[in-house]
Amino acid sequence: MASFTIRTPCSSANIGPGFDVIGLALTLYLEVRVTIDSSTTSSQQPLNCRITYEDASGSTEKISLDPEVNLITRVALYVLRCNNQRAFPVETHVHIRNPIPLGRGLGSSGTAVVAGVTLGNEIGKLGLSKERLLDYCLMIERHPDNVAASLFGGFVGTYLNELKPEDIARIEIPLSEVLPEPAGGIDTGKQPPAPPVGIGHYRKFAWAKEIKAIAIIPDFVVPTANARDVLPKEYKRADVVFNLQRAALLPLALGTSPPDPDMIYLAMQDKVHQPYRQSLIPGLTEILQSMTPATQPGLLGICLSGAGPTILALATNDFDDIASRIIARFKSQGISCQWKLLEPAQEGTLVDTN
Ligand SMILES: Nc1ncnc2c1ncn2[C@@H]1O[C@H](COP(=O)(O)OP(=O)(O)O)[C@@H](O)[C@H]1O
Ligand SMILES: N[C@@H](CCOP(=O)(O)O)C(=O)O
Repeated sequence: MASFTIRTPCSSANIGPGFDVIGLALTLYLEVRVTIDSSTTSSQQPLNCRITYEDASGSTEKISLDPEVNLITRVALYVLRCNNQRAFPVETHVHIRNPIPLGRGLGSSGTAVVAGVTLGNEIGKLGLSKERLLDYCLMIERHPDNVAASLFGGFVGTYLNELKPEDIARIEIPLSEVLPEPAGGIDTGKQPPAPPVGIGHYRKFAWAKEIKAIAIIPDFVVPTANARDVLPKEYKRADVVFNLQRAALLPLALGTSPPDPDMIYLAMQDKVHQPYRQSLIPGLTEILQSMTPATQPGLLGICLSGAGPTILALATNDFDDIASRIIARFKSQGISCQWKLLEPAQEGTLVDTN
């Protein structure tokens, strides 16, 4: 009986001005426990894979237990099929424990994609590096901020290489936010080609040890794809420059100890995505403007986590007060919330052989 456990941290992307560029892995982990009973020679399970799922987040979404449909296993199958393997080993049991609220802006889909490519790598004994696994992730989730943070850990800046037209034209996996089809596209029995090499890259930034992350998580879902659909296709130059100025400062601001509240508060402002997502998140603008370091002890900066609706508040102390004030604002909109105090998950995705 072989077994291993994959542990992947969630992520908060953008951190204000760093839309589709900056991500922060946080200490809330998806766990995928895998056992393979090599003593048996046949399996009653489709693709030899039995899935059990434990939701520890309070999400109500019903997660598929079909290996071709479940996001984690279908991504694993995509990786296997790109490497000429078509199923899991006989009698594979995949138990998923997920404390990451779904569709709330904590990178649950990116976390699942990262866990999926890691699962495919381990099951297929492929020996692929994390850097190569990032290419597979980016064939599925095209913005690198969430997946790079969950894969490598810490506070990261990311960029995509310009893809050749023939690579962009490849359709074995729809280049969409999340796989809408069974892994590897429709299973034509043919091996899909592996992704182009070196699609995405990252660099880790320093993080000041005093800074903690408060995630205020409203009890409603904003699918990331919907929150991307509301964004404009073109921007005023002044708004682009506004974000560039702040994104350039953000890594230094969050890596400097002791933290400078005024610098961090300014560096976390955005005009590229948050103003447009107000239509999906009642009260967002007022909440983001409701507190400053001058009016809220302990607060450093505040932004939408990923595509929302979660609010990320970075602070050094007074965490309960900060959370309570933001929760009260959502409550005035008729929205209830949970909140969590988290820290950067510096190690990224880990595989423990049990
Ligand atoms: N652990 C998981 N197992 C299966 N599907 C998942 C898992 N995590 C996320 N998903 C899928 O991803 C969707 C959420 O993705 P998305 O809209 O990008 O929100 P976010 O990434 O902000 O949580 C969920 O509705 C679910 O379909
Ligand atoms: N840059 C993306 C980040 C999406 O993060 P998620 O946690 O909401 O999936 C965006 O802002 O669309």
